[in-house]
Amino acid sequence: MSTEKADPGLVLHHITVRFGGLLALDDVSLRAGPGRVVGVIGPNGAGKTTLFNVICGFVTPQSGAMTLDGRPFRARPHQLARHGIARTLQGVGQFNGMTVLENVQVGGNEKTAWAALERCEVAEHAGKRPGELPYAKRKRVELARALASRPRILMLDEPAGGLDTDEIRWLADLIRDTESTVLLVEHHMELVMSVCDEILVLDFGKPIALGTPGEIRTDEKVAEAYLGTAA
Ligand SMILES: Nc1ncnc2c1ncn2[C@@H]1O[C@H](COP(=O)(O)OP(=O)(O)OP(=O)(O)O)[C@@H](O)[C@H]1O
Repeated sequence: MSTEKADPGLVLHHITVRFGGLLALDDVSLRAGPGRVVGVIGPNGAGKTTLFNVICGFVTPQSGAMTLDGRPFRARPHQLARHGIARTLQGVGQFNGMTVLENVQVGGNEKTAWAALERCEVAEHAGKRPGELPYAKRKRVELARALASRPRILMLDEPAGGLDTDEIRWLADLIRDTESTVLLVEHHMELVMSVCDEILVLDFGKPIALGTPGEIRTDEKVAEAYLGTAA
């Protein structure tokens, strides 16, 4: 059996990241197989964004490695699309000097941009500036930008932030329907529990649990981590 078949998808092997004396990720391993939806949760400061930044090449780990389909993988932020990886940003992060369509085309070509705008039900706003749209629509534009590259791996960084219940339900359907592998960092537990196949829980950089939503819901260490830091 080839390595590719034995080890498909994106795999993180024992990733450790320090910022000075702070251990932001402590021996974190994770597999995101094709078509899976993998959640990464944890209290504030747990290391979720750092994990995304490692995958995207913004942060270089002190130790550990990544593989993509069994081959060594080290991303550079400007090469993500080449590897089939797209990431949405927390907030909306669009260029207001460009139209919605132009913003989404940054992630793909005109054809894939239109398809993504339609998928995200914002095609009617293609000619507007992002700043003219309400926040929820701008979040959809941000998703469309990521989808326009037809990513194998879609990294969603707090996509539910600032959205109401109906928008979150729409988002959940989109995540369930997409053929991409999804990596989801999110504080909205109902969304995470309803869409993820598996969930990694970080606490102060340490992986404290990895399992299905059902397993995570009943894990004592997870409850402790959240209760210990509840606002
Ligand atoms: N560039 C950096 N330099 C120094 N420390 C950093 C840096 N980036 C993150 N940290 C620290 O690393 C830890 C993990 O931060 P990270 O942003 O990954 O957590 P998070 O789980 O995404 O938190 P949140 O839910 O609040 O977004 C925090 O203590 C944070 O202050």
